[in-house]
Amino acid sequence: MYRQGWSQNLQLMGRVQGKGFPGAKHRGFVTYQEAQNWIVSAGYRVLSGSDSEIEIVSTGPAPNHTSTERKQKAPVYVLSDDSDIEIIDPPPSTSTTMSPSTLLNPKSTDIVLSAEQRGVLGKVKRGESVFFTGSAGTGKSVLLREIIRHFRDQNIAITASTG
Ligand SMILES: Nc1ncnc2c1ncn2[C@@H]1O[C@H](COP(=O)(O)OP(=O)(O)OP(=O)(O)O)[C@@H](O)[C@H]1O
Repeated sequence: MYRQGWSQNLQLMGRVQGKGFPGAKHRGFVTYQEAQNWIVSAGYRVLSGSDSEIEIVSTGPAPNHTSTERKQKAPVYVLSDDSDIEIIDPPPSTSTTMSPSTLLNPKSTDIVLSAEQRGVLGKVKRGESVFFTGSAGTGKSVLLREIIRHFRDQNIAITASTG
């Protein structure tokens, strides 16, 4: 997944695994094109269609390009504040003695995606380009982890802006 135009500083995490997925490789790029070239040369599979430039997942500030440009490249999904997230297990309290790895590695069985989250995951599985965003705490990171989990056995690259 890439971001384009959000920042000139792109960071690629090969076969990532973000939080909770050990063994991620980190690599920095100055431009999107540089990152894309590397991804292709390294043999990673790009999830988006050949004419689509990006798979965008937002957990940060809005991209620089206009909403019109963005619409042409990928649909935008906004996880709403009142989404039907079901908290099966309450989030671990920071006052407990849980290790960082436990905090960052919730068991997949703890997560039951909301309808909104499932909708986005389904589109990504079908190879659609997706941009999703939402207010703090609406489940973007959880969804991203589930997306990564789904593709973890495949040779994929995940990128994220550092800016
Ligand atoms: N489908 C789900 N089932 C259970 N818990 C969930 C689910 N989605 C999100 N949560 C919980 O809701 C909380 C917020 O989720 P998350 O960190 O993914 O939000 P976020 O949108 O990435 O937030 P931020 O923008 O602040 O980084 C976390 O405690 C997470 O475990």
